[in-house]
Amino acid sequence: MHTILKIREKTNAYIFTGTVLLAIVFMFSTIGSLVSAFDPLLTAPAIRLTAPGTVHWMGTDDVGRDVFTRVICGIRMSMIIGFAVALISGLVGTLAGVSAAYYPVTSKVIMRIVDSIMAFPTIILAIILAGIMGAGMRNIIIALSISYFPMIARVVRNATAEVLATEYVESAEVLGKSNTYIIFRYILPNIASPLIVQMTYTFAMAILNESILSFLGVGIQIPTPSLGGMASDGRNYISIAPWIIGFPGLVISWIVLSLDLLGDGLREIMDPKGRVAPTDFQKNVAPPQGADKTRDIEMQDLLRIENLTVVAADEKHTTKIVSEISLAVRNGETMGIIGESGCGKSITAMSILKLTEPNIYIDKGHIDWGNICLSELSESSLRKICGKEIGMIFQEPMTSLNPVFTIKQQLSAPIRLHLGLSKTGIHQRCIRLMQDVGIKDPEKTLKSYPHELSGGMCQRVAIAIAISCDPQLLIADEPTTALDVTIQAQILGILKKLIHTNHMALLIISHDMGVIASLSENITVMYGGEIVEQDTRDNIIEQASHPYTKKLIGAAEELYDGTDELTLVRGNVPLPGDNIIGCKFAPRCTLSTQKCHTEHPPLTQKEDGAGTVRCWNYL
Ligand SMILES: Nc1ncnc2c1ncn2[C@@H]1O[C@H](COP(=O)(O)OP(=O)(O)OP(=O)(O)O)[C@@H](O)[C@H]1O
Repeated sequence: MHTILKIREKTNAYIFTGTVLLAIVFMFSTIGSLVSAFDPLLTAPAIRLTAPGTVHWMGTDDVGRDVFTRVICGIRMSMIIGFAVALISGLVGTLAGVSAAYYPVTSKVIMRIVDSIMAFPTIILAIILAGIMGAGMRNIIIALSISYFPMIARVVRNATAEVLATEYVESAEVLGKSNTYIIFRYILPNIASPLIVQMTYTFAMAILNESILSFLGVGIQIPTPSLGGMASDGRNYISIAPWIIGFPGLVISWIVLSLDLLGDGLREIMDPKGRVAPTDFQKNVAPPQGADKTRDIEMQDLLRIENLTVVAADEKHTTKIVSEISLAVRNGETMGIIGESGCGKSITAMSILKLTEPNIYIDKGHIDWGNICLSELSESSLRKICGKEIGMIFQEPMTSLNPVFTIKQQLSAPIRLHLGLSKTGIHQRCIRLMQDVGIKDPEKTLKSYPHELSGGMCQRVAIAIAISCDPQLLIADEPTTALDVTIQAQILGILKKLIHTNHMALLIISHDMGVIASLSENITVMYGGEIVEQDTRDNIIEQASHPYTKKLIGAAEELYDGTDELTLVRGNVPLPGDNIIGCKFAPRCTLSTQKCHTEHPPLTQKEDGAGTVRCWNYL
């Protein structure tokens, strides 16, 4: 089974097991208090140290009190303390963390206080505080809350700082939204996940520490039953009446274990950092069967296209559409393919997942995914990779969504198919994905049909669908072309954020150098169905070698500078069947020589060795 699925199953199992274990303790405590016939405080020296039996199920303690009844009461006491500490430290920690991130002036003061408190080991601080304030439930809650709120404050401060750096908060500020509005509508909902996870751990730790404090005599005072206090009482009788310390100890371990499991599961599912982890695993994922292991492939390369030639066939002719295309995209890397309309960008991208029309097929070369040769894979094997390991978004958001299904139906489909989550799991994931692509009202949008949404919203949904199964590679074919300029910027922002947070590789196709340059680390320039230049983004932007690349950059610069008259490249991209002997760009190139018109230039390594270029003038 795929490693990612195993991790998800493990996560769900953690949450399920933790919840079930916790529910058992609750039931035990509730039913126990109904069936127990004894007073937890009533001493009966005559029956002291009675072993567990049919009357006293967990025996009696050193003064003859029923251990079962006291354990039941102790559970309630521990739960109240744990819950109160989690709640108070959660509230104070959130207030401190948000203030520290939001208001730089207060940040220093708050973080100094937090750092000073955190300099003490938590339990030592709790013991000191409980010792100063005196024993009792209220003081234990205060002491533990003071000890635990700094941890929450730190988590909240970092999470808030991350949210503050996002573009949607920036745009809210530009729109004049008040700080209070931004905190309640933008920050708190976005930091809820790490906050809840941290509070679950605090709950568990508070129960454990209450037991330690009571055990040390600075916690709940005799004769009030508490799990730690009972364990403390029992330590003197461990050899003759082990049940006095054994049963409360067992219950403490049970509660802490269940909260720990719950916290672990929640962290994996909710913590944004946790979302990165699967991709790290994906990097090492074993390739599915059917792989061609004999081919010499750098394992780092996720996608490798080598000498790809794609042809279109009709009854009489076979025409080359793209020829000798080679490119590689590594884990977490971004590659942009640029060229005018008709250069063969889409055919190259569509060929990866065999999404081209039936008359178009790969004639030569191969496309490798890890060490799987995609071009030789059967349709059914390819579908298993499609959507799960490789996601794709298209130019027309409206047409890429099915008009007869709600957004939720369309978003759930790949999650159900590839990840096999439960109904609740699918819903939670849908909500999270909607939030990831900046949709503010996920519940409402999930119930909508595509025609009820704007083009920009549809494209966000299309991105959410494409990334729904945490693909390692996202192919985006002109994702912003059909959108207006402001929406284009938002979509590019979302893609940028997703690549970063999900550690996803991107193969983006566009005719706009601005789009390509803003997202890609490496750029492939295509013209007339072939690569004319390939290099890093910086080399291309700063020192392009091919005249066509220079023209594309020049056009983009003029466009962004707002120049009225663009320096157009005169002429048209050659059609696939056109019989051009020399360089395909020569008819439009101001630098062309006789040789450019008569001899086809090869793709040559550049002098610095980083990139390649197809131009006689360069040689
Ligand atoms: N089914 C087909 N049969 C024959 N030729 C086709 C077919 N589909 C596309 N072509 C041709 O292949 C060439 C490359 O098309 P492709 O769609 O890859 O270009 P592109 O660079 O992506 O441009 P665009 O921005 O228009 O999508 C074009 O000249 C196009 O006319």
